[in-house]
Amino acid sequence: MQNADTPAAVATRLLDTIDSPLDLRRLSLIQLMQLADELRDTIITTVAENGGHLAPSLGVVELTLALHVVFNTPYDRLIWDVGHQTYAHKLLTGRRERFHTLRRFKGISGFPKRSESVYDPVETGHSSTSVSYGLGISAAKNILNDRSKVIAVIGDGSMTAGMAFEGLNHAGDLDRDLVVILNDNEMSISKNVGALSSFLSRKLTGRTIRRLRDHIEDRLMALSSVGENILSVLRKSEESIKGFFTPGMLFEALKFKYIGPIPGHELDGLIATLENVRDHNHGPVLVHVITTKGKGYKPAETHPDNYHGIGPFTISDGSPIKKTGTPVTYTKVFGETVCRLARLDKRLVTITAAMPDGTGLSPFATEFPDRFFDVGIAEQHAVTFAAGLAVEGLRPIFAVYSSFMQRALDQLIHDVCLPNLPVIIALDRSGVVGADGPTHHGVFDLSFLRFIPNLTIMAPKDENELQHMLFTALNSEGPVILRYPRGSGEGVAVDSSFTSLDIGKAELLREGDDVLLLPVGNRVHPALKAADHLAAEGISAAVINPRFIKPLDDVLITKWAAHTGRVVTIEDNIVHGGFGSSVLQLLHARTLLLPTRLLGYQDQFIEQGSQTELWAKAGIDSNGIVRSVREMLA
Ligand SMILES: Cc1ncc(C[n+]2csc(CCOP(=O)(O)OP(=O)(O)O)c2C)c(N)n1
Ligand SMILES: CC(=O)[C@@H](O)[C@H](O)COP(=O)(O)O
Ligand SMILES: [Mg+2]
Repeated sequence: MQNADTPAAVATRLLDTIDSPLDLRRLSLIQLMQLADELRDTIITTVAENGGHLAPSLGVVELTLALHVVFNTPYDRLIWDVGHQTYAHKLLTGRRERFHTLRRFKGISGFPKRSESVYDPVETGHSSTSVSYGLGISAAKNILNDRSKVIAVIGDGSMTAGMAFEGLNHAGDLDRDLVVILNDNEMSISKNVGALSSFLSRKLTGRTIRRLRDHIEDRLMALSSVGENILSVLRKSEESIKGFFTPGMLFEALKFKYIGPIPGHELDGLIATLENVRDHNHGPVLVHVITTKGKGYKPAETHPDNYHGIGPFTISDGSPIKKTGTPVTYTKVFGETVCRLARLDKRLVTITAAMPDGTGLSPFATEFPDRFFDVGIAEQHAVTFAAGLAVEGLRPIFAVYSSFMQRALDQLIHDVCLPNLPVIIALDRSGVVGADGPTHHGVFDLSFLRFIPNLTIMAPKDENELQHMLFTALNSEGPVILRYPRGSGEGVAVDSSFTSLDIGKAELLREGDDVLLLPVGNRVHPALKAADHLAAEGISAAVINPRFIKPLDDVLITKWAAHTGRVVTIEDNIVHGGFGSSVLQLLHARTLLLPTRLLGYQDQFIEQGSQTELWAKAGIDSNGIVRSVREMLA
């Protein structure tokens, strides 16, 4: 006889009967509501174990169900902006059984992935691409005479990026069928910022309203009695002016039909609205859906910012399960250092592109609100905005993840480096980042930055060197990149006073005769450990911390390369065009044609997994370095 608690009895979940969205389309409203609860339970349980983007995914459970019920996915193309809110989508599209492997090494991705499912037509991770992707797909369908639909779901945070507006602007012009769902929860990772955000929520400030009123009054005065009648209503209060403006006006000006705002957690209303859009719409339409980030899990609803992306946690109270004894992160040391430096130097100002917490700038924002700028998800604008600040003599620091900086390469080249402006880019999350995977690994920056004239590139070996580098950067006259990794530092003491480093001067950490190890940034400590192992085997390795990837210390490096006769470079970056390439160029220029190994990532996108797993796989941890040296000497 079956005990009520056995797995077989528990397996009566509706979710376990859903193999594809086809199964959803035969369920009743009550069953869909039950399914919404089961999806939430599964998402919470899995993220509590593996970590992940909890609040964004909880916020779109009903929307996900409604979209798959109404639209004929995968033929109708469903595109999720950023893709960090796709856990319910994954559970409903054939990935339920592997869902427990979410974000793990060799497991399913935390973002949409074409190789995982036909229900993921595109790959995302970086924001604000959905409208352009969707419009391209729609234009292709038009050419191919394919009448199926295209739906792009974009959050209010992602809507702050220029790229989203480039897509909307083009969509209004092309006039192809495209459904854009604006998932508005008034949150980016932190509270959403910017004029658009206040417009959407109609929280217009008194000043904006007064300006609008003056403008409208001028126009209406030009009309006769009709204008006067409208004017008398508008003059009554600011509230009536607010009522006069709807978020729809903005999108209608871009030639979208606007529908909404509609409640995003009421399945029947969502389904009815989407059916209407599906059956009666032609051309671009924007459906404005209001959702609650973190919906259905109290701690996440109360603090959606803390539960946007979270590590493992205890479900009962939402408290994070922290590893004890881990050293302070590079990010935290950066955040503390900018505050210390800002107290000494009034020119210092900081910028984030919607990531004040992730980049460690929140304490700065609290202490120096007038010297802090959150520009929204607008990395390109952030760089040129920083250039403008520098033109007037300020010292801007733009703190940004390496992978998101990819967006702003031209702005860096053209607006900062060409005029040689003293802008500092604090490049956090350089190297592999772990579970977020290929969309977020910062493994290209050395290669896409190294060639830019006027640019100084530094990488600290530990958190103490990070603060000295930031101090050095602040006092330098040109643009500087300061590159550091995600996660814990080395656990070294952080000096109480700052030291200025000599630009372009490396640090000899260990003398040796058989091989020169040249590790960059976070690879220095593994290289030192490798040198210890090698010494025990009778192999003598010299270790130089280059400190500067650009300019390179050619004197120290060529001296020890010539002395040892063999060189191994190690970087948490792709080897193509990276630090190792610059060393090869240097050795070649000095006609030092020595056996040289470049350790780093090969010419492919790097999978997800813990940093430790990925460093080991690429052979850039201490064991890998030892192996390479042994092979060289064999
Ligand atoms: C180009 C880029 N910059 C920054 C980020 C980091 N990021 C991920 S989600 C997010 C906020 C997105 O807000 P929204 O679109 O409103 O989605 P929500 O999380 O509120 O559902 C940010 C800033 C990113 N993914 N891509
Ligand atoms: C989806 C996204 O881009 C961010 O939420 C990112 O996952 C944050 O990563 P960190 O955990 O490294 O801050
Ligand atoms: Mg949002």
